Amino acid sequence: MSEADYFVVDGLCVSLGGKLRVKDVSFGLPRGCLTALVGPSGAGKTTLLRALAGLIPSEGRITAGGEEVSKIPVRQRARRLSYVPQGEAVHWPLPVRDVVALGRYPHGAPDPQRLGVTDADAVARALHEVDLMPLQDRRVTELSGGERRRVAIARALATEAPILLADEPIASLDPYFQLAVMALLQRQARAGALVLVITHDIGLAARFADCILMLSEGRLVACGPPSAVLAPPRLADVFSIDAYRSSHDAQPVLVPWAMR
Ligand SMILES: Nc1ncnc2c1ncn2[C@@H]1O[C@H](COP(=O)(O)OP(=O)(O)OP(=O)(O)O)[C@@H](O)[C@H]1O
Repeated sequence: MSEADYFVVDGLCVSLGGKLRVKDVSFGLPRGCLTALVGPSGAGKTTLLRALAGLIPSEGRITAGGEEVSKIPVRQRARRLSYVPQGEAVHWPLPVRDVVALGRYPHGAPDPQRLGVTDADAVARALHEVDLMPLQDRRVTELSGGERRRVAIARALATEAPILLADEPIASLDPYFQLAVMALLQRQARAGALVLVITHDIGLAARFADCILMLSEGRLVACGPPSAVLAPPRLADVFSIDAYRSSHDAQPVLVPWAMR
């Protein structure tokens, strides 16, 4: 950890169903950094992200900008930290624009139908970022899984929080939007946000992320630049795979290639 770190996690432990699922995890991340959280299924990635978002109880210490997150009043916390949950479940037939406007709720905009100029601008920017302007009047319940995923991302973007936590935001997206969303998250980071994204796509993680956190059986086994963390011995140990490696346009190419 260094003095530049904005988000600091120290000794985080999470128990679910009577078992320790996240085990003594510590790391620090600066703003302006896109970080990918990777690890095999069941490693504890979602559990860790939910604990970071304050959605489930945990032990240890989480600070953002020097303040202990659990002590920040809820609405203020929601302005500092936005969260894209896993999955596309939506139960209310609201228009896309209204769902995205819920991202402004922590800013005191409870009614999506009556937004002030600042809130309306933030919603419009978020819709534009994920190419949802043409669908803004459609009901979310009538969208495809990938389109709903983009609604969830836009809702989190609309909050304009300095910390964005996203659980598999590209999981159900087609290749075009996988690239578009990873590029968008990278732009958010370049603009000063701290973006932490869970993904199973280690190829896109290698290409877009500045930093990789690797979780295995609840433990953080590596934290650092993609070239170091996604090195062959670790992919073999943690994922039981070999990967094809190359480069294209001066960027790394990493393709899961064979089971070990
Ligand atoms: N509510 C719960 N009660 C009990 N056990 C749980 C609960 N939620 C998750 N678990 C268990 O905790 C472990 C970690 O789950 P988690 O969803 O965090 O894994 P993950 O790394 O995100 O997996 P995936 O990549 O498959 O989404 C798993 O063994 C899971 O079965």
